[in-house]
Amino acid sequence: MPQQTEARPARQRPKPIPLTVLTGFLGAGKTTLLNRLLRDPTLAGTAVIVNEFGEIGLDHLLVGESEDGVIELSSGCLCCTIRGELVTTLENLLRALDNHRIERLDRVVIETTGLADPAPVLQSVLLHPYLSMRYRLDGVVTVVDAVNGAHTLDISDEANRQIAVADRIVLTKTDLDEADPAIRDRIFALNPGAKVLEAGRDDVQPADLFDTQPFTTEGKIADVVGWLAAEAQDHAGHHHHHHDHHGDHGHHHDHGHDHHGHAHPQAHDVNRHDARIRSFTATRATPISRHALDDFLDRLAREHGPSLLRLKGLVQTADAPDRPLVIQAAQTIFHPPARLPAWPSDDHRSRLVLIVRDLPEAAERAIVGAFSDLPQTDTADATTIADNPLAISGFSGVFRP
Ligand SMILES: Nc1nc2c(ncn2[C@@H]2O[C@H](COP(=O)(O)OP(=O)(O)OP(=O)(O)O)[C@@H](O)[C@H]2O)c(=O)[nH]1
Repeated sequence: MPQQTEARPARQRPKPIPLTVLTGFLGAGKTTLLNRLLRDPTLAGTAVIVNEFGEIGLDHLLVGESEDGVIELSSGCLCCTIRGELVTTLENLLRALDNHRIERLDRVVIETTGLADPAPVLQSVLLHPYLSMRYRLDGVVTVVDAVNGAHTLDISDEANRQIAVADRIVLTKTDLDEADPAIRDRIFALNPGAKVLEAGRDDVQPADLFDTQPFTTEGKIADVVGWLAAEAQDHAGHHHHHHDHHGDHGHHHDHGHDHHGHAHPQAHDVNRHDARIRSFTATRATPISRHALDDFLDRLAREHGPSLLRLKGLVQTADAPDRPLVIQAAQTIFHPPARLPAWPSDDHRSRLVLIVRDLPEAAERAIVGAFSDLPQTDTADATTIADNPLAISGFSGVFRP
């Protein structure tokens, strides 16, 4: 006789949706990897939840705000201030699916900020009575920059945790001369079991990272179990953050963009992780001479290189004001700037978002001031030379170095 009563609940319960947490320190290459993977048709029903640190989200401009399936959480850190927002977003996605407002939801990828501790993010799902039924933690993918990786591990606890909890690790920037092969030993010490892939060489595909095996603490260093347990306790209502070294819960909720996604410049102390890390923005409304911009970035790297964790920018240059220049730096690496074909929104102001560590506030103000004072065209430079008492007397021609 067919066992109807037993068959029914199995039919009614929807299959859990695989959920992947994509993490990795600031500028490691998370967005680059994800954008490439998302072009693969096998990832067509994927919802991506992104979360940015710093008061101005530039990623939604760079990725394209209306890109299907990309949901940007308000600025702040996923593992602290906006954890509730993550839970709500995951619930809303299920509701949209159940009400047929979205046709499919085959997978969810959460891209955390570079500074996030993944443990609280994982526990938000694993310990939630409803979410844990409807989602299945597929795994943690951690992106590690082969150039900056070792220094990052020296300065950031979170970076160590990101590697320790990973199921898969993707090494980026191995194509650069400065790539340090010893990073593999550091990774192995933190996580002997994770498979390490190279973004460039291994041509990483969705099947390498997704649906490999369900998330498990097995094979991971003992600390991982401890971190997750500490978060479980936290989740149960103990207002104790295991890594809140400063005992300060006064996170500043200065979300630097309003709820329409409009950015406005504002500096703030952001997080509980490390009071030495701050983010700020430099903006200006007029185009910049390309030459002056290059000088400015050179000076920034020279004078403040060690403090500069991350820089992202959209800049209007005088030579091509309709095609903004995308500036990217991660610690010591200044990536080659790229031109966008057009401005992604009506706001054509140049803006740089900087995330710095141990940078005095006076230096921060000087950077903001210098950026807004940069000359618009190279004519200003020529005038300076003509006015220079050391200039050859009678020389009035255009200066060409
Ligand atoms: N040469 C090289 N550059 C890379 C590689 N992966 C990423 N990049 C560059 O690194 C910079 C930062 O990459 P993103 O993908 O924005 O890094 P992210 O981890 O998403 O950064 P945040 O979200 O700000 O933490 C960009 O300029 C990328 O083009 C790589 O394998 N090789």
